Amino acid sequence: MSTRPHIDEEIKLDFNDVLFRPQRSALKSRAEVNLERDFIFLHSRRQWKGVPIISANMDTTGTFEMGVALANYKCITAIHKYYTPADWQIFAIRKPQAVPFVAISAGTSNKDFETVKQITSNIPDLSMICLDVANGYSQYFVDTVHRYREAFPRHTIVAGNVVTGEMTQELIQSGADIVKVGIGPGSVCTTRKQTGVGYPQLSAVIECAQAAHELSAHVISDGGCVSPGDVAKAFGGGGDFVMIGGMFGGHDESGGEIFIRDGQLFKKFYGMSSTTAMTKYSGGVAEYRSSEGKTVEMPYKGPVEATLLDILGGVRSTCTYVGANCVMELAQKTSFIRVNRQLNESLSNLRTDLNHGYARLKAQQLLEASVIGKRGNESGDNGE
Ligand SMILES: NC(=O)C1=CN([C@@H]2O[C@H](COP(=O)(O)OP(=O)(O)OC[C@H]3O[C@@H](n4cnc5c(N)ncnc54)[C@H](OP(=O)(O)O)[C@@H]3O)[C@@H](O)[C@H]2O)C=CC1
Ligand SMILES: Nc1nc2c(ncn2[C@@H]2O[C@H](COP(=O)(O)O)[C@@H](O)[C@H]2O)c(=O)[nH]1
Ligand SMILES: [K+]
Repeated sequence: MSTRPHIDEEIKLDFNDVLFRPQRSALKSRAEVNLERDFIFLHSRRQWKGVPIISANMDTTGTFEMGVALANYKCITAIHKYYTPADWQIFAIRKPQAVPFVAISAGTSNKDFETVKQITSNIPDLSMICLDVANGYSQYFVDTVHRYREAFPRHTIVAGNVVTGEMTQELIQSGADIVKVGIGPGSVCTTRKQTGVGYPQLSAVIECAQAAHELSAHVISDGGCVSPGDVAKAFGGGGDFVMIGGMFGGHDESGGEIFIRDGQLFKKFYGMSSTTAMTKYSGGVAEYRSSEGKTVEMPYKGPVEATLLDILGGVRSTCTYVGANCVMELAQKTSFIRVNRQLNESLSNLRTDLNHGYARLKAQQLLEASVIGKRGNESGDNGE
Protein backbone atom coordinates (compact mmCIF):
# COMPACT_ATOMS: atom_id res chain seq x y z
CA MET A 1 0.00 0.00 0.00
CA SER A 2 1.24 3.48 -0.85
CA THR A 3 1.66 6.01 1.95
CA ARG A 4 2.07 8.84 -0.51
CA PRO A 5 -0.77 11.36 -0.11
CA HIS A 6 -2.83 12.47 -3.05
CA ILE A 7 -2.38 16.17 -3.79
CA ASP A 8 -5.01 18.04 -5.73
CA GLU A 9 -2.98 20.55 -7.77
CA GLU A 10 -5.95 22.50 -9.08
CA ILE A 11 -6.10 25.95 -7.53
CA LYS A 12 -9.10 26.47 -5.25
CA LEU A 13 -10.40 29.98 -4.69
CA ASP A 14 -11.70 32.07 -1.86
CA PHE A 15 -13.83 35.20 -2.09
CA ASN A 16 -10.81 37.48 -1.95
CA ASP A 17 -9.08 35.70 -4.84
CA VAL A 18 -11.54 37.08 -7.38
CA LEU A 19 -13.51 40.11 -8.57
CA PHE A 20 -16.51 40.28 -10.90
CA ARG A 21 -15.80 41.35 -14.46
CA PRO A 22 -18.21 44.21 -15.29
CA GLN A 23 -20.40 43.76 -18.35
CA ARG A 24 -22.97 45.65 -20.42
CA SER A 25 -26.19 46.19 -18.56
CA ALA A 26 -29.63 47.43 -19.57
CA LEU A 27 -30.56 48.38 -16.02
CA LYS A 28 -31.16 52.04 -15.40
CA SER A 29 -31.06 51.96 -11.62
CA ARG A 30 -30.07 49.64 -8.80
CA ALA A 31 -33.67 49.99 -7.65
CA GLU A 32 -34.72 47.82 -10.61
CA VAL A 33 -32.86 44.76 -9.34
CA ASN A 34 -35.06 42.05 -7.88
CA LEU A 35 -33.39 40.22 -5.01
CA GLU A 36 -36.23 37.78 -4.46
CA ARG A 37 -36.15 34.20 -5.60
CA ASP A 38 -38.99 31.78 -6.02
CA PHE A 39 -37.99 28.18 -5.28
CA ILE A 40 -39.71 24.84 -5.41
CA PHE A 41 -37.67 22.41 -3.33
CA LEU A 42 -36.77 18.97 -4.63
CA HIS A 43 -38.24 16.62 -2.03
CA SER A 44 -40.65 18.73 -0.01
CA ARG A 45 -42.18 20.17 -3.22
CA ARG A 46 -42.74 23.29 -1.16
CA GLN A 47 -42.62 26.72 -2.70
CA TRP A 48 -40.73 29.50 -0.96
CA LYS A 49 -40.42 33.08 -2.14
CA GLY A 50 -38.13 35.64 -0.55
CA VAL A 51 -34.65 37.14 -0.41
CA PRO A 52 -32.21 34.22 -0.07
CA ILE A 53 -30.09 35.54 2.77
CA ILE A 54 -30.02 33.55 6.03
CA SER A 55 -28.87 34.52 9.50
CA ALA A 56 -26.81 31.62 10.92
CA ASN A 57 -28.21 29.24 13.53
CA MET A 58 -25.67 30.38 16.12
CA ASP A 59 -27.18 31.36 19.46
CA THR A 60 -26.05 34.96 18.88
CA THR A 61 -27.48 35.37 15.36
CA GLY A 62 -30.27 32.78 15.23
CA THR A 63 -32.57 34.59 17.67
CA PHE A 64 -36.29 35.23 17.41
CA GLU A 65 -35.54 38.98 17.46
CA MET A 66 -33.35 38.48 14.39
CA GLY A 67 -36.13 36.41 12.83
CA VAL A 68 -38.59 39.28 13.16
CA ALA A 69 -36.15 41.92 11.86
CA LEU A 70 -35.07 39.88 8.81
CA ALA A 71 -38.60 38.71 7.98
CA ASN A 72 -39.44 42.39 7.32
CA TYR A 73 -37.11 42.06 4.32
CA LYS A 74 -38.19 38.50 3.47
CA CYS A 75 -34.84 37.11 4.60
CA ILE A 76 -34.53 33.89 6.60
CA THR A 77 -33.26 33.28 10.10
CA ALA A 78 -32.11 29.79 11.05
CA ILE A 79 -33.23 29.83 14.68
CA HIS A 80 -30.70 28.22 17.04
CA LYS A 81 -31.55 24.92 18.70
CA TYR A 82 -31.64 26.08 22.31
CA TYR A 83 -35.15 27.54 22.43
CA THR A 84 -37.84 25.44 24.10
CA PRO A 85 -41.19 24.45 22.56
CA ALA A 86 -42.79 27.02 24.89
CA ASP A 87 -40.51 29.78 23.54
CA TRP A 88 -41.48 28.77 20.00
CA GLN A 89 -45.15 28.82 20.87
CA ILE A 90 -44.94 32.39 22.15
CA PHE A 91 -42.95 33.48 19.11
CA ALA A 92 -45.43 31.91 16.67
CA ILE A 93 -48.41 33.52 18.41
CA ARG A 94 -46.85 36.96 18.73
CA LYS A 95 -45.05 37.15 15.39
CA PRO A 96 -46.94 34.93 12.93
CA GLN A 97 -45.68 37.03 10.00
CA ALA A 98 -42.10 35.89 10.75
CA VAL A 99 -42.84 32.15 10.82
CA PRO A 100 -42.51 31.57 7.02
CA PHE A 101 -39.05 33.15 7.25
CA VAL A 102 -37.53 31.06 9.99
CA ALA A 103 -36.06 27.56 10.10
CA ILE A 104 -35.75 25.29 13.10
CA SER A 105 -32.30 23.80 13.76
CA ALA A 106 -31.24 20.39 15.00
CA GLY A 107 -28.19 18.21 15.34
CA THR A 108 -28.10 14.42 15.35
CA SER A 109 -29.46 13.69 18.83
CA ASN A 110 -32.75 11.94 19.63
CA LYS A 111 -33.60 14.79 21.91
CA ASP A 112 -33.35 17.27 19.03
CA PHE A 113 -35.51 14.97 16.89
CA GLU A 114 -38.27 14.81 19.50
CA THR A 115 -38.12 18.60 20.01
CA VAL A 116 -38.42 19.26 16.27
CA LYS A 117 -41.38 16.86 16.08
CA GLN A 118 -43.14 18.65 18.89
CA ILE A 119 -42.47 22.19 17.66
CA THR A 120 -43.38 21.52 14.03
CA SER A 121 -46.60 19.82 15.04
CA ASN A 122 -47.50 22.82 17.22
CA ILE A 123 -46.60 25.27 14.44
CA PRO A 124 -47.76 23.94 11.05
CA ASP A 125 -46.44 26.98 9.14
CA LEU A 126 -42.89 26.20 10.22
CA SER A 127 -41.71 24.43 7.09
CA MET A 128 -37.92 24.48 7.12
CA ILE A 129 -35.63 22.22 9.20
CA CYS A 130 -31.92 22.94 9.32
CA LEU A 131 -29.83 19.87 10.20
CA ASP A 132 -26.46 21.24 11.11
CA VAL A 133 -23.32 19.45 12.26
CA ALA A 134 -19.67 20.37 12.03
CA ASN A 135 -18.83 17.28 10.00
CA GLY A 136 -21.42 16.47 7.34
CA TYR A 137 -19.28 13.55 6.14
CA SER A 138 -20.25 11.27 9.01
CA GLN A 139 -22.40 8.23 8.21
CA TYR A 140 -24.37 8.94 11.36
CA PHE A 141 -25.31 12.31 9.90
CA VAL A 142 -26.38 10.74 6.59
CA ASP A 143 -28.62 8.35 8.57
CA THR A 144 -30.04 11.33 10.44
CA VAL A 145 -30.97 13.05 7.16
CA HIS A 146 -32.80 9.84 6.09
CA ARG A 147 -34.60 9.72 9.39
CA TYR A 148 -35.82 13.31 9.10
CA ARG A 149 -36.89 12.88 5.49
CA GLU A 150 -39.03 9.89 6.44
CA ALA A 151 -40.58 11.67 9.42
CA PHE A 152 -41.05 15.02 7.64
CA PRO A 153 -41.91 14.31 3.99
CA ARG A 154 -43.41 17.78 3.41
CA HIS A 155 -40.80 19.83 5.25
CA THR A 156 -37.90 21.47 3.49
CA ILE A 157 -34.72 19.94 4.88
CA VAL A 158 -31.37 21.72 4.92
CA ALA A 159 -28.34 19.54 5.69
CA GLY A 160 -24.66 20.28 6.17
CA ASN A 161 -21.90 21.12 6.30
CA VAL A 162 -19.92 19.68 3.42
CA VAL A 163 -17.61 21.15 0.78
CA THR A 164 -17.44 18.62 -2.05
CA GLY A 165 -19.75 17.62 -4.90
CA GLU A 166 -20.02 13.90 -4.11
CA MET A 167 -21.07 14.45 -0.50
CA THR A 168 -23.51 17.18 -1.61
CA GLN A 169 -25.18 14.62 -3.87
CA GLU A 170 -25.18 11.95 -1.17
CA LEU A 171 -27.00 14.27 1.26
CA ILE A 172 -29.53 15.18 -1.45
CA GLN A 173 -30.11 11.51 -2.23
CA SER A 174 -30.59 10.93 1.49
CA GLY A 175 -33.39 13.48 1.59
CA ALA A 176 -31.89 16.97 1.78
CA ASP A 177 -33.56 19.67 -0.33
CA ILE A 178 -30.79 22.16 0.36
CA VAL A 179 -27.16 21.40 1.23
CA LYS A 180 -25.20 23.78 3.42
CA VAL A 181 -21.65 24.33 2.20
CA GLY A 182 -18.64 25.48 4.21
CA ILE A 183 -16.01 23.86 6.40
CA GLY A 184 -13.76 26.26 8.19
CA PRO A 185 -14.48 29.65 6.55
CA GLY A 186 -16.35 31.16 9.50
CA SER A 187 -15.33 34.36 11.28
CA VAL A 188 -15.12 32.64 14.68
CA CYS A 189 -14.15 29.25 13.34
CA THR A 190 -10.89 27.58 14.32
CA THR A 191 -11.48 24.25 12.57
CA ARG A 192 -8.74 24.87 10.00
CA LYS A 193 -6.32 25.76 12.76
CA GLN A 194 -7.23 22.86 15.01
CA THR A 195 -7.57 20.17 12.37
CA GLY A 196 -5.98 21.39 9.14
CA VAL A 197 -9.25 20.54 7.36
CA GLY A 198 -11.10 22.92 5.03
CA TYR A 199 -11.80 24.07 1.50
CA PRO A 200 -11.61 27.60 0.07
CA GLN A 201 -15.20 28.79 0.21
CA LEU A 202 -15.78 30.13 -3.31
CA SER A 203 -14.58 26.90 -4.94
CA ALA A 204 -16.57 24.85 -2.45
CA VAL A 205 -19.73 26.74 -3.42
CA ILE A 206 -19.04 26.54 -7.15
CA GLU A 207 -18.45 22.78 -7.01
CA CYS A 208 -21.28 21.93 -4.59
CA ALA A 209 -23.77 24.17 -6.41
CA GLN A 210 -23.04 22.42 -9.68
CA ALA A 211 -23.48 19.02 -8.05
CA ALA A 212 -26.75 20.05 -6.40
CA HIS A 213 -28.18 21.74 -9.48
CA GLU A 214 -27.58 18.58 -11.53
CA LEU A 215 -30.12 16.95 -9.20
CA SER A 216 -32.48 19.97 -9.14
CA ALA A 217 -31.57 20.67 -5.51
CA HIS A 218 -30.09 23.79 -3.92
CA VAL A 219 -27.16 24.98 -1.80
CA ILE A 220 -26.43 27.52 0.90
CA SER A 221 -23.01 29.14 0.97
CA ASP A 222 -22.32 29.19 4.71
CA GLY A 223 -19.61 31.32 6.25
CA GLY A 224 -16.71 33.48 5.17
CA CYS A 225 -18.58 36.59 4.00
CA VAL A 226 -17.02 39.71 5.48
CA SER A 227 -18.54 42.28 3.11
CA PRO A 228 -21.56 42.74 0.82
CA GLY A 229 -19.20 42.00 -2.09
CA ASP A 230 -18.48 38.56 -0.64
CA VAL A 231 -22.21 37.86 -0.38
CA ALA A 232 -22.53 38.79 -4.06
CA LYS A 233 -19.61 36.50 -4.92
CA ALA A 234 -21.27 33.60 -3.09
CA PHE A 235 -24.38 34.14 -5.25
CA GLY A 236 -22.18 34.59 -8.33
CA GLY A 237 -20.53 31.24 -7.60
CA GLY A 238 -23.92 29.52 -7.71
CA GLY A 239 -25.03 29.72 -4.09
CA ASP A 240 -28.83 29.76 -3.99
CA PHE A 241 -28.75 31.11 -0.45
CA VAL A 242 -26.02 32.82 1.56
CA MET A 243 -25.74 32.25 5.31
CA ILE A 244 -24.20 34.93 7.48
CA GLY A 245 -22.91 34.85 11.04
CA GLY A 246 -20.31 37.47 11.93
CA MET A 247 -21.76 40.27 9.79
CA PHE A 248 -25.03 39.88 11.73
CA GLY A 249 -23.31 39.67 15.11
CA GLY A 250 -23.08 42.59 17.55
CA HIS A 251 -26.53 44.07 16.82
CA ASP A 252 -29.55 44.77 19.01
CA GLU A 253 -31.17 41.58 17.67
CA SER A 254 -28.06 39.45 18.25
CA GLY A 255 -28.17 37.44 21.47
CA GLY A 256 -26.25 38.42 24.58
CA GLU A 257 -25.82 41.58 26.59
CA ILE A 258 -24.15 44.83 25.60
CA PHE A 259 -21.22 45.74 27.84
CA ILE A 260 -18.96 48.77 28.11
CA ARG A 261 -15.18 48.69 28.09
CA ASP A 262 -13.15 51.91 28.06
CA GLY A 263 -16.17 53.94 27.01
CA GLN A 264 -16.93 51.67 24.05
CA LEU A 265 -19.87 49.33 23.62
CA PHE A 266 -19.41 45.66 22.78
CA LYS A 267 -21.31 42.42 22.41
CA LYS A 268 -19.82 38.96 22.66
CA PHE A 269 -19.77 36.83 19.53
CA TYR A 270 -18.57 33.23 19.58
CA GLY A 271 -18.52 30.01 17.59
CA MET A 272 -20.97 27.25 18.45
CA SER A 273 -18.01 24.99 19.00
CA SER A 274 -16.16 27.53 21.17
CA THR A 275 -15.42 27.01 24.83
CA THR A 276 -18.02 29.71 25.57
CA ALA A 277 -20.77 27.76 23.77
CA MET A 278 -19.73 24.39 25.13
CA THR A 279 -19.60 25.71 28.68
CA LYS A 280 -23.05 27.19 28.21
CA TYR A 281 -24.73 24.14 26.69
CA SER A 282 -22.73 21.00 27.36
CA GLY A 283 -21.07 21.64 30.68
CA GLY A 284 -17.62 22.31 29.22
CA VAL A 285 -15.22 20.91 26.64
CA ALA A 286 -14.95 17.11 26.76
CA GLU A 287 -11.43 15.88 27.48
CA TYR A 288 -11.04 13.97 24.21
CA ARG A 289 -11.77 16.93 21.95
CA SER A 290 -10.77 20.55 21.52
CA SER A 291 -12.88 23.58 20.91
CA GLU A 292 -13.15 24.58 17.22
CA GLY A 293 -14.42 28.07 17.69
CA LYS A 294 -13.37 31.29 19.36
CA THR A 295 -14.99 34.13 21.30
CA VAL A 296 -14.58 37.77 20.35
CA GLU A 297 -15.74 41.11 21.72
CA MET A 298 -17.54 42.72 18.84
CA PRO A 299 -18.12 46.49 18.74
CA TYR A 300 -21.84 47.05 19.16
CA LYS A 301 -23.45 47.86 15.80
CA GLY A 302 -27.01 49.03 16.54
CA PRO A 303 -30.09 47.68 14.70
CA VAL A 304 -29.39 44.88 12.20
CA GLU A 305 -31.57 46.62 9.62
CA ALA A 306 -28.69 48.98 8.77
CA THR A 307 -26.31 46.10 8.09
CA LEU A 308 -28.92 44.21 6.11
CA LEU A 309 -29.73 47.21 3.92
CA ASP A 310 -26.03 47.68 3.31
CA ILE A 311 -25.75 44.07 2.11
CA LEU A 312 -28.88 44.24 -0.05
CA GLY A 313 -27.73 47.54 -1.59
CA GLY A 314 -24.33 46.06 -2.35
CA VAL A 315 -25.74 42.97 -4.04
CA ARG A 316 -28.19 45.05 -6.10
CA SER A 317 -25.27 47.11 -7.29
CA THR A 318 -23.28 43.99 -8.22
CA CYS A 319 -26.23 42.90 -10.35
CA THR A 320 -26.23 46.18 -12.28
CA TYR A 321 -22.48 45.95 -12.91
CA VAL A 322 -22.77 42.51 -14.48
CA GLY A 323 -26.12 43.00 -16.22
CA ALA A 324 -28.25 40.73 -14.04
CA ASN A 325 -31.89 41.79 -13.58
CA CYS A 326 -32.29 39.64 -10.52
CA VAL A 327 -30.21 37.70 -8.05
CA MET A 328 -31.04 34.44 -9.82
CA GLU A 329 -29.40 35.74 -13.00
CA LEU A 330 -26.26 36.71 -11.13
CA ALA A 331 -24.64 33.27 -11.42
CA GLN A 332 -25.39 33.07 -15.16
CA LYS A 333 -23.89 36.50 -15.78
CA THR A 334 -20.89 36.04 -13.52
CA SER A 335 -17.43 35.97 -14.94
CA PHE A 336 -14.77 36.09 -12.22
CA ILE A 337 -11.25 37.33 -12.73
CA ARG A 338 -8.46 36.16 -10.49
CA VAL A 339 -6.69 38.97 -8.68
CA ASN A 340 -3.69 39.51 -6.44
CA ARG A 341 -5.06 42.62 -4.83
CA GLN A 342 -8.66 43.53 -4.09
CA LEU A 343 -8.71 46.69 -2.08
CA ASN A 344 -6.60 49.79 -1.75
CA GLU A 345 -5.54 49.60 1.89
CA SER A 346 -3.22 52.63 1.84
CA LEU A 347 -5.43 54.67 4.20
CA SER A 348 -6.73 51.82 6.27
CA ASN A 349 -4.60 52.77 9.27
CA LEU A 350 -6.47 56.09 9.58
CA ARG A 351 -9.56 56.74 11.63
CA THR A 352 -12.35 55.68 9.28
CA ASP A 353 -16.05 56.44 9.08
CA LEU A 354 -17.99 53.65 7.42
CA ASN A 355 -21.31 54.62 8.95
CA HIS A 356 -24.19 53.84 6.63
CA GLY A 357 -26.27 56.65 8.02
CA TYR A 358 -28.59 54.94 10.47
CA ALA A 359 -29.29 56.22 13.95
CA ARG A 360 -27.66 54.17 16.64
CA LEU A 361 -30.02 55.23 19.33
CA LYS A 362 -29.55 52.44 21.79
CA ALA A 363 -25.78 52.94 21.69
CA GLN A 364 -26.08 56.64 22.36
CA GLN A 365 -28.48 56.11 25.24
CA LEU A 366 -26.19 53.54 26.79
CA LEU A 367 -23.14 55.71 26.47
CA GLU A 368 -24.97 58.66 27.98
CA ALA A 369 -26.19 56.48 30.83
CA SER A 370 -22.64 55.30 31.48
CA VAL A 371 -21.29 58.88 31.48
CA ILE A 372 -24.03 59.98 33.88
CA GLY A 373 -23.31 56.93 36.05
CA LYS A 374 -19.61 57.81 36.21
CA ARG A 375 -20.31 61.47 37.05
CA GLY A 376 -22.65 60.28 39.77
CA ASN A 377 -19.92 58.09 41.26
CA GLU A 378 -17.28 60.83 41.09
CA SER A 379 -19.42 63.27 43.07
CA GLY A 380 -20.15 60.60 45.65
CA ASP A 381 -23.77 60.70 44.64
CA ASN A 382 -25.31 57.26 44.18
CA GLY A 383 -28.02 58.57 41.92
CA GLU A 384 -31.79 58.54 42.37
N1 LIG B 1 -19.02 24.83 9.35
C1 LIG B 1 -18.00 24.53 10.09
O1 LIG B 1 -16.85 24.54 9.65
C2 LIG B 1 -18.20 24.17 11.51
C3 LIG B 1 -19.34 24.51 12.18
N2 LIG B 1 -19.48 24.26 13.52
C4 LIG B 1 -20.70 24.69 14.20
O2 LIG B 1 -20.64 24.49 15.60
C5 LIG B 1 -21.64 23.58 16.04
C6 LIG B 1 -21.12 22.76 17.19
O3 LIG B 1 -20.04 21.98 16.73
P1 LIG B 1 -19.43 20.74 17.47
O4 LIG B 1 -19.79 20.80 18.91
O5 LIG B 1 -18.02 20.68 17.09
O6 LIG B 1 -20.08 19.47 16.85
P2 LIG B 1 -21.54 19.04 16.35
O7 LIG B 1 -22.59 19.63 17.16
O8 LIG B 1 -21.55 19.24 14.93
O9 LIG B 1 -21.41 17.48 16.72
C7 LIG B 1 -22.27 16.51 16.15
C8 LIG B 1 -21.89 15.11 16.59
O10 LIG B 1 -20.88 14.62 15.71
C9 LIG B 1 -19.83 14.00 16.45
N3 LIG B 1 -18.56 14.20 15.71
C10 LIG B 1 -17.76 13.24 15.22
N4 LIG B 1 -16.72 13.76 14.57
C11 LIG B 1 -16.84 15.08 14.64
C12 LIG B 1 -16.08 16.17 14.17
N5 LIG B 1 -14.97 16.02 13.45
N6 LIG B 1 -16.49 17.41 14.44
C13 LIG B 1 -17.61 17.60 15.17
N7 LIG B 1 -18.37 16.61 15.64
C14 LIG B 1 -18.00 15.36 15.37
C15 LIG B 1 -19.88 14.68 17.79
O11 LIG B 1 -19.47 13.76 18.78
P3 LIG B 1 -18.17 14.01 19.63
O12 LIG B 1 -18.25 15.44 20.16
O13 LIG B 1 -18.27 12.98 20.71
O14 LIG B 1 -17.02 13.80 18.72
C16 LIG B 1 -21.34 15.02 17.98
O15 LIG B 1 -22.03 13.95 18.59
C17 LIG B 1 -22.01 22.81 14.79
O16 LIG B 1 -23.30 22.24 14.88
C18 LIG B 1 -21.88 23.86 13.73
O17 LIG B 1 -23.03 24.67 13.74
C19 LIG B 1 -18.48 23.66 14.22
C20 LIG B 1 -17.32 23.30 13.61
C21 LIG B 1 -17.11 23.46 12.18
N1 LIG C 1 -15.56 25.83 12.74
C1 LIG C 1 -16.55 26.49 13.33
N2 LIG C 1 -17.48 27.06 12.56
C2 LIG C 1 -18.48 27.67 13.18
C3 LIG C 1 -18.56 27.76 14.57
N3 LIG C 1 -19.67 28.44 14.89
C4 LIG C 1 -20.26 28.73 13.72
N4 LIG C 1 -19.55 28.27 12.69
C5 LIG C 1 -19.84 28.38 11.27
O1 LIG C 1 -19.60 29.71 10.83
C6 LIG C 1 -20.73 30.14 10.07
C7 LIG C 1 -20.84 31.66 10.04
O2 LIG C 1 -19.71 32.18 9.39
P1 LIG C 1 -19.39 33.76 9.32
O3 LIG C 1 -18.10 33.86 8.58
O4 LIG C 1 -20.51 34.39 8.57
O5 LIG C 1 -19.29 34.25 10.72
C8 LIG C 1 -21.89 29.43 10.74
O6 LIG C 1 -23.03 29.37 9.96
C9 LIG C 1 -21.28 28.06 10.98
O7 LIG C 1 -21.30 27.24 9.85
C10 LIG C 1 -17.53 27.18 15.34
O8 LIG C 1 -17.51 27.25 16.58
N5 LIG C 1 -16.55 26.56 14.68
K1 LIG D 1 -17.02 27.33 9.71
